[in-house]
Amino acid sequence: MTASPNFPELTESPGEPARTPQGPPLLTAERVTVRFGGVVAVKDISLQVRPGEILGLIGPNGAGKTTLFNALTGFVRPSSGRVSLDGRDITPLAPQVRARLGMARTFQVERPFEDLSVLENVLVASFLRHRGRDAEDRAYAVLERVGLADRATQPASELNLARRRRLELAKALALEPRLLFLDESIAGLNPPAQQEMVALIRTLAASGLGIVMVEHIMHVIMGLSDHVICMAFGELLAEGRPQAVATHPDVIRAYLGDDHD
Ligand SMILES: Nc1ncnc2c1ncn2[C@@H]1O[C@H](COP(=O)(O)OP(=O)(O)OP(=O)(O)O)[C@@H](O)[C@H]1O
Repeated sequence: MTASPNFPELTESPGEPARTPQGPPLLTAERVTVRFGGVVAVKDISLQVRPGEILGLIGPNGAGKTTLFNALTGFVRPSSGRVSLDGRDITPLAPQVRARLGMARTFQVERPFEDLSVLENVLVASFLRHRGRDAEDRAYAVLERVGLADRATQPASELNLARRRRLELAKALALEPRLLFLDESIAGLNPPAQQEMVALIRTLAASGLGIVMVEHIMHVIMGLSDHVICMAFGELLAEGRPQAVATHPDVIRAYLGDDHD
């Protein structure tokens, strides 16, 4: 997560107006703090994600987005604070246990099994939920959902970047999550591929998945998110509807520096 945001894009928020998903939260984080030695990478961050809600995490480089993402998904243990799923404390649980409970993530750098086919890659995840023919049918259905069914027999190593990103997403979806964590799924794609991924993410949220995404492309995250959290130096800088966060003076200052006043 190193790209610099193109600030003028911040206030362009094309796409659908933000929705207000209802119902009890799937995911709750309460005052999560992560320290690495003397560095406080995440300080006192609280958030909630409801079914069908897209939460966007933004902030300048080094703000703590990745660390918070890792704390939510179990790849980093918070120094203090609590993460709950459906009201159950999952703070001490390992990522694979969280996956069984319905949390799946993608990785910024895709890691397919290069020598396996596209379908086999998804099957590896699908077998964690189902057996035999059922696992295969479901893996194939996931490939259809992400538009990779016609590539099912192709080795993963032959996919271009946009398709590798879709495969990464398919592997996460094969775990049949209720909460999906997307780590820069769109950065680096060309504009048509970006649009396809945006449409796919909207469809997933509309089907009831809760989504947390870290993304550096501002117009994308602002257009997709229902709720945005902006961090700087590990702390919450602003949160709310995309447009309110994009025009928040502290957010503008964090991206452009104090000289902009
Ligand atoms: N494993 C670690 N050990 C020590 N410090 C770390 C570690 N991981 C992150 N940090 C520090 O924590 C702070 C937050 O980093 P983090 O990668 O979470 O930010 P980020 O917002 O994701 O940044 P970027 O957008 O550049 O990826 C930084 O000061 C970083 O150097």
